[in-house]
Parts: sequence; structure tokens; C-alpha cells
Amino acid sequence: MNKAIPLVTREGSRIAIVDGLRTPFAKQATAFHGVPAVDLGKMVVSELLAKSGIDSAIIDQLVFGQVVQMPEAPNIAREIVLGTGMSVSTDAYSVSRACATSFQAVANVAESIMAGTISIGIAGGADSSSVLPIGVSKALARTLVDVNKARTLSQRLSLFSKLKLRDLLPVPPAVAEYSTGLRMGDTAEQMAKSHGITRLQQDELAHRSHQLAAKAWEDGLLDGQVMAAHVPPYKDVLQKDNNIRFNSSIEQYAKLRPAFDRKHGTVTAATSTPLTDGAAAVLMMSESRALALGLRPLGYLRSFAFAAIDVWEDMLLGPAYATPLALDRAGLTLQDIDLIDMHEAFAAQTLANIKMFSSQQFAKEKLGREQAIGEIDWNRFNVLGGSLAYGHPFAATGARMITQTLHELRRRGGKLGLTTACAAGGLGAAMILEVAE
Ligand SMILES: CC(=O)SCCNC(=O)CCNC(=O)[C@H](O)C(C)(C)COP(=O)(O)OP(=O)(O)OC[C@H]1O[C@@H](n2cnc3c(N)ncnc32)[C@H](O)[C@@H]1OP(=O)(O)O
Repeated sequence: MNKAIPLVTREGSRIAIVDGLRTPFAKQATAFHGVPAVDLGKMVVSELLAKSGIDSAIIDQLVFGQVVQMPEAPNIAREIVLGTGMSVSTDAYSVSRACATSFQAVANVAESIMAGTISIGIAGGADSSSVLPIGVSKALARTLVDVNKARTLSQRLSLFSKLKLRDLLPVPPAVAEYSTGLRMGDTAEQMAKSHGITRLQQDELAHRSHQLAAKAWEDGLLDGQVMAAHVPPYKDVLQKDNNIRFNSSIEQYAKLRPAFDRKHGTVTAATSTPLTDGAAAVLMMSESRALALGLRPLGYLRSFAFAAIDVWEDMLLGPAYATPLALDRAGLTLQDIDLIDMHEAFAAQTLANIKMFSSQQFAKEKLGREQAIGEIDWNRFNVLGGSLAYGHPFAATGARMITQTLHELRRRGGKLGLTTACAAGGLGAAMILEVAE
């Protein structure tokens, strides 16, 4: 094991996560239909500030992300500052790391606190799969630019006349890898096949995720972490995530047809995260600042790590690469961790990562380590369910996982948590969290 790297300010103060909040997560084109990500972000940040009771003028910086970019508001972080009545002098910038975007936002705020350039920040992310930047074909885009430059009407008509009917069709953003063209679901299929993950194993994991998430809601374990959100046309309030199945049987899962490889596949709608709308944010500060303000943090950031692998095969194995790095930096092993929350992009991806955690061969050949990362103890793994049930508004998921894990650690009397996610581009993120004493 390498030497631990303490995450502290120059004065030795730890990086505190003081509070966290999210909107309920809603399936695409349901409760948040028509609400852009920036508005979801504003909702959650306003409510987080109100809940924490601190004066928003003391927030030095807001770092936020959005995976599906809206061209009219490219710096979502700054729009949130300007749209929530925060001080106009609150610095704000946006980050993008695909499905690990809010992990990156948290890492940025942590690094700025450590460097001493800020002492209080908000980090988070929001995404909408219902309000999308629907584009135009490359041919139409090029023609529109040329038409703008044309001097006469006949030049303009001539340019338009070259277009084919199909060039006029709108182009929605793809949930696919830019460099390979593979959909995320295609990679999940590849991982299921390469790692021998069966259809039944995937169905069982998804069913477990829904059962545990449903129970978490029923038992009030998410109280205080999820705000009630007004939904258009602003007569109703959404209180809970609407993707979770409160009554389902494994037989229902078995009936579904594969969603990506329709002939030979095993990945279905139930074993994939649904396209989702939502936002999540955390309030962070140095431990000393939290103490000075009389605040009791939820916990501290003990370490974090990002990793990157190739995109052609096993592209969603990020957790198996990032976790050992984060553990090393915290001076810990997997056995020390009381709770693990691994982002469930797909059941197949989650199960492949779990297999690799315990594989000596993977450790030797891919990580250059003698020992496997460790066996997953199911009593500590995604104990309140995961993204398959809650849904996955891409940029919000990391902040959801961090807040949920810290609350659950506190409730159970645990000390250390691991949150980890895969992300497009072959990226992986892992964060070790520690509850406040
Ligand atoms: C790093 C990362 O995170 S990568 C991951 C990034 N995210 C993605 O790639 C998104 C992947 N997901 C998707 O693209 C979409 O959700 C899809 C293509 C898988 C499915 O989309 P849709 O077909 O619109 O899903 P839909 O919600 O309608 O479900 C299809 C059917 O499955 C059923 N179903 C879905 N979940 C369940 C479940 N848990 N239990 C039982 N049935 C279910 C639905 O009821 C529906 O049945 P019906 O046709 O009888 O109405």
C-alpha cells in the first residue's frame, strides 16, 4: 500500500461535507418534463441554502456540472448563482466528467479549500433528459452557415435545394461514446458477455436495488436528503423518486426483451439506468470554518481518485481502477470500509466491477498489484439500492451517492464509506468518506 495523502488545508483542517440535498429523481418526460437542468440546479441550491440556514453571501464558489450541455447556458454554475439570489460576487464555473461530473465538482471545491483560495463552496450537478439540445444534421448545419454568408436570394435557394429530406430531420443527443459510436448499453452487453454475467444475475441485482430503495423510502431513511419539488404546471409537488418499483417480482424482470442487442442480448430496460431528470448538491467547507460557524458536518472527504481506461472494451470498469487508488490515498483497504455505494449504470457493469474487485488476475494484469482489491460484502454494498432504482440524472448521481452514504453511515454507526462510479470515456471515480465524530 502506498503512503496515505491527507486531504487537509495548510492549517491541517479537514474537508467537511456539511450538508447535501437533491431533488426527487424523475424518469424522462414525466414530472420534470419541460424543466431544464439549470432550473433543477437552481431549485436544489436554493433549498440547500435555506436548509443549511447560512447566509449565502459567505459562499465563495459554486462548482456545478451538466452532462447534456444546453448551448444557451454553457456555464450552468454561474446561471445558478445568478438565478438563486446568491451574491453576484460568488465565483462559479462548470465542470464535465460524464457520469462522474459531481464527483469532479466535489474534488474541485475540495482542492480549492485545500489550496486556501476558498473556504466555503457548493458542488453538484443537474441533468435533464426531457429538455434536450435537439440538433440538426451536419449537412443542414453547414448549409445554414453558408446561407448566412450568401449575398443573393438565388444563392440561398440554390444552397437549400441541395439538401435531402433526411437532412431536415432533428438529431437528438445520443447516449453513446463519441469516439467509438457505441451506446453505453452496447458496452454493458459486451461486459455481460466477456465477464459471464447471466440474465438472471442482472435481473436479481436490479430487483434487489428496487426493493432496497423502496424500503429506504418507506422507512424514512431518505428524509432530509430529498426536497419536495414543484412540478409544471406548478400545482403538484413531487415528493419521491418516481422510477422506484414498490411492488415488483423477479418474474416481471424475466419477461422483458433485451433493449440493446435485441437478438442475443441480456441487458433490458430494468437492468439499465433509466433516462432521468434531477439535481443534487453538497455544501462543503474547511472543518475549521464549519466549527467557527457552529455547524456539525455530515462527514469529511478522506480521499478521492480518478482513473482512465480505454473505451473499446470494458469501458465501464472505472470503479475497479479508481477504488484501489482512493483506498491507497486514504491509507485503507476495502475491509476497512463500512458501506460501499457503487453507481449502477447497468446491472452487468456493476456485477463485472464486483467480479474484478475480487480477481487476483485482474489485480496483477491490469492494476499491477499483488492482491485483489477485495471481496464485496453484500451487507455493506448499495444497502439502500442504487442508480438502477433511483435513476441517473448523469451529473447529479455523485452528489446523491455522497449525501446518501454519509447519512446512512451515521444512522448505522459506521465510520468509513466508499462511493464510486464509472463514466463515459473510460473514466472512473472513487471517494472515501468519513463520518464526523
Ligand atoms: C456511466 C453511465 O452511467 S452509463 C449509463 C448512461 N445511461 C444510459 O445509457 C441510459 C440507458 N437507458 C436507456 O437508454 C433507456 O432507459 C432504455 C433504452 C434501456 C429503455 O428505455 P424505454 O424502452 O423507454 O424504457 P421503459 O421505461 O419504457 O421500459 C421498457 C419496459 O420495461 C419495463 N420495466 C422497466 N423497468 C422495469 C423494472 N424494474 N421491472 C419491471 N419492468 C420494468 C417498463 O414497464 C416497460 O414496459 P412496457 O413496455 O410494458 O411499458
